[in-house]
Amino acid sequence: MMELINGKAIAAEIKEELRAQLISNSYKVTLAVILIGNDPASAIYVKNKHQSCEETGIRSLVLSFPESLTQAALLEQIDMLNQRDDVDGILVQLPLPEAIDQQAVIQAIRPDKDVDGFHPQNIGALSTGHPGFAPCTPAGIIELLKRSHIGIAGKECVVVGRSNIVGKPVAQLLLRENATVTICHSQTRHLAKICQRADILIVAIGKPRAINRDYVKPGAVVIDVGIHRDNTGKLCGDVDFNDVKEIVSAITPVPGGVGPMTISMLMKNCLMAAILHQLNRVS
Ligand SMILES: Nc1nc(=O)c2c([nH]1)NC[C@@H]1CN(c3ccc(C(=O)N[C@@H](CCC(=O)O)C(=O)O)cc3)C=[N+]21
Repeated sequence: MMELINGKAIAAEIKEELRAQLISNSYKVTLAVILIGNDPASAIYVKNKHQSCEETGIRSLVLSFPESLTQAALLEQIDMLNQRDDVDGILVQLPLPEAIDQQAVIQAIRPDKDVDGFHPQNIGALSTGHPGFAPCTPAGIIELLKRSHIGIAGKECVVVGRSNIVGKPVAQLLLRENATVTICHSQTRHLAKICQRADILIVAIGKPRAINRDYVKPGAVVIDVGIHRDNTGKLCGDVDFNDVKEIVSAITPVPGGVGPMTISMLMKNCLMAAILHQLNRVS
């Protein structure tokens, strides 16, 4: 029987655990989110983050700016948040307007407030196994596997996609969990054949329903990171769910799979940031 991995339920459980920790230690946690422009998808994600903060007991500040915000003005805002003692985590919602250099913005965020885990210092820490913030979507995938009792050590894991925010960091985390990891991308030859090796197939390519049963070994676990909205507003992933559902042992749905886990891991990183800041204030 195929197992549907309920990311929404697991994410809710994690938020409940975090809330209990927050209350029992009287932690005060604040996340500042910067949202630029009026991309409808970004607005939904930021709203979901804000709502999760409320559920978890985290104070959330949403700073909204018009598409015309200059890079200099954005860097000034980040600098102000970097210095504010009452702000633990900073998240600049991506994608940014064309005129703004994304890398300059990411590097401007204090690494100990970088709850996205996108700063080069946190990326470096991830690849050497040192303490730091892991990116939320990759961390959510590992947590989803662990809480679904799917072993990772020794497994053949194939990651499709090599982005800085999902493909590369999830490969690092899987490696840390002692998996054998293959990363595929747009230039990979014999993609279907390589994917068929996977005990755990992680798909983050950004193409609706691109992965069908030709890419999946019977009994494999499939994690779908993609999220697309068709013209009727219906959501789908990078995996053709209906085509593969009968042959997989477990699969994440879209919506209700990886997406909610991303947000719960953000909440977890915010709590970690707050604990760090509290420690640094008393010392
Ligand atoms: N600095 C930054 N950090 C991010 O973490 C970040 C970002 N920028 N830019 C965009 C991506 C995307 N992302 C998602 C978060 C939640 C859902 C989510 O809640 N998904 C719901 C459905 C939501 C819907 O209705 O669209 C689900 O899958 O069930 C999806 C995607 C975070 N991102």
